[in-house]
Amino acid sequence: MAGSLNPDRSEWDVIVIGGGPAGETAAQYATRFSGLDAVIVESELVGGECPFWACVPSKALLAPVHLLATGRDLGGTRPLLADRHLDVDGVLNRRDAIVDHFDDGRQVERALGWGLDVVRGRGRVTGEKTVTVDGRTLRARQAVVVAAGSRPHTPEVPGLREARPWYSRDVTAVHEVPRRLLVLGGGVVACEAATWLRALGAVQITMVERSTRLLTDQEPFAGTAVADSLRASGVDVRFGQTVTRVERPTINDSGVGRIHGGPVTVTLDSGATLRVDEVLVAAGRRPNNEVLGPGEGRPVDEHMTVEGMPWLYAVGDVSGESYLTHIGKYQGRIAGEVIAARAAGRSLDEAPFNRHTDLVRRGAAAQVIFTDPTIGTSGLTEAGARRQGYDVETVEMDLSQLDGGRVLRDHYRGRTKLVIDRRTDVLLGATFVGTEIAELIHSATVAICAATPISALWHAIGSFPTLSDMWSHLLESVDAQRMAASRPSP
Ligand SMILES: Cc1cc2nc3c(=O)[nH]c(=O)nc-3n(C[C@H](O)[C@H](O)[C@H](O)COP(=O)(O)OP(=O)(O)OC[C@H]3O[C@@H](n4cnc5c(N)ncnc54)[C@H](O)[C@@H]3O)c2cc1C
Ligand SMILES: NC(=O)c1ccc[n+]([C@@H]2O[C@H](COP(=O)([O-])OP(=O)(O)OC[C@H]3O[C@@H](n4cnc5c(N)ncnc54)[C@H](O)[C@@H]3O)[C@@H](O)[C@H]2O)c1
Repeated sequence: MAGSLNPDRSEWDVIVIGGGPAGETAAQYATRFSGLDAVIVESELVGGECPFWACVPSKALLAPVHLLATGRDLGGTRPLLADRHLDVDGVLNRRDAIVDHFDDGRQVERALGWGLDVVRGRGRVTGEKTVTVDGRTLRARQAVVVAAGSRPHTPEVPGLREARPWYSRDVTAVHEVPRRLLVLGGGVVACEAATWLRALGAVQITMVERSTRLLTDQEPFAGTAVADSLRASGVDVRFGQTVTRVERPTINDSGVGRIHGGPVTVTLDSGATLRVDEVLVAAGRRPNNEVLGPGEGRPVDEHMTVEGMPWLYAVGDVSGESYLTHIGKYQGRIAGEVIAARAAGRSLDEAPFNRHTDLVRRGAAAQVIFTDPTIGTSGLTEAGARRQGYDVETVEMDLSQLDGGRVLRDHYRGRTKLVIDRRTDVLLGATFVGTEIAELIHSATVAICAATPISALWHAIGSFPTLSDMWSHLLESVDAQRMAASRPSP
């Protein structure tokens, strides 16, 4: 039976606070074969950050940028595109269509179609199985799931908040492209946003990252490739620096994606000052875990349950485990399956690939960063694996001479690395850098998740001439390394 929007009732089996990818999925999985009913409490748009303000608009903005970059690097299309620019209105209109002009009708219909109720309002856990939504009390018979997402972090810099800077929502919903932009941070949001804003007409972008490289969670060569590419496109990337003061005398209430006032003067710790039209704060995110009420600050176990509160679950960004849609949905599936099992009085499954345990937190998360070149990562980096105590073997390959890459671009730039556990001879991690590697990273995720031995991967042959052909070359290099290591020294 279809669910209802804002029904006049106050008790369900399951209450989910937050209708983003993680919350929607948890509600769907808790109810789909269990006979339980559930409500999603949502204060903004059902669907959450991802389809309206994050993943989907950012990738919609980047798709034409990548196509243009590839076309400019191919004999035959280069003369057509060399001095041509993007049709900015066309790109922004396409983005607006892809985000359904901020109408969550499709997502609400989908939730109601799954039999879920939807209540619009701001919820918070206020007691055991109790949620307060704008003064109204709702009770859950079985479980409460908090899927309230995260918010951008603002570093404590004098004048920064007062200057009303841009955050990620302003760049994904961009309407006015600033001519001169300072980007605070050099992580994923900063690198992707600088890529599309530069292509859409920002003439001066200065990126200030306090550490010594971009994308610090990834293999160092990934950040180097993106820094080289951003610099080649004219972005001024500065490492080991931060912002110490921000001054903006005139503020406008212009709205999301529009320039928020007059010129901004930014002082760096190097002593340099910059005058820009806008500042983008892309310095990480923090979970909205105040929504957990009495559960705030408690760890979330591998069944997505808040420690010591077996009726309370946290999934997605709010869990603090990762800030990725696909991982949030995976956690939602786990929480939903756990809730259904516990409600039916079944004990949790302990088989190796059971559906009640978050196995990805042990190291198999994948991510694609849609820069040029694109970064695809799965599992652990070498440094991450060593931190976890693994004895690792690594192999790396430059992709510029791979036929699968040479046919895609005249100057294909790419690099790949595998991290292998010496003790078990299985893959722990992979990083692929290059044009069109986004779809390919899943091959590594499957190998890592299934703990496929390297000896078996040797028989998984990629087609020629595609980028998948790199697998055979990488495994040949593993063979060569091992032969060299086993040969007695002269
Ligand atoms: C610019 C940008 C680009 C990104 N690109 C990618 C990408 O390409 N791939 C990827 O995997 N991830 C990407 N991410 C991360 C991704 O958007 C998040 O990991 C994902 O949206 C998290 O899902 P969630 O359900 O946990 O939270 P959200 O999507 O944030 O949803 C939480 C929901 O809870 C609601 N809510 C919050 N508090 C309350 C309350 N008190 N009461 C009721 N409702 C409440 C919010 O309104 C929201 O709708 C990106 C993030 C950003 C900022
Ligand atoms: N394609 C994707 O998967 C995608 C895209 C966008 C965002 N996301 C997710 O969103 C999350 C947030 O992204 P983000 O880029 O905001 O955070 P991030 O954690 O990736 O990067 C933040 C960067 O800001 C730097 N920084 C912090 N404070 C600073 C300061 N005071 N001065 C200078 N530099 C400073 C940090 O050193 C770090 O490099 C990420 O964890 C990511 O998983 C994913």
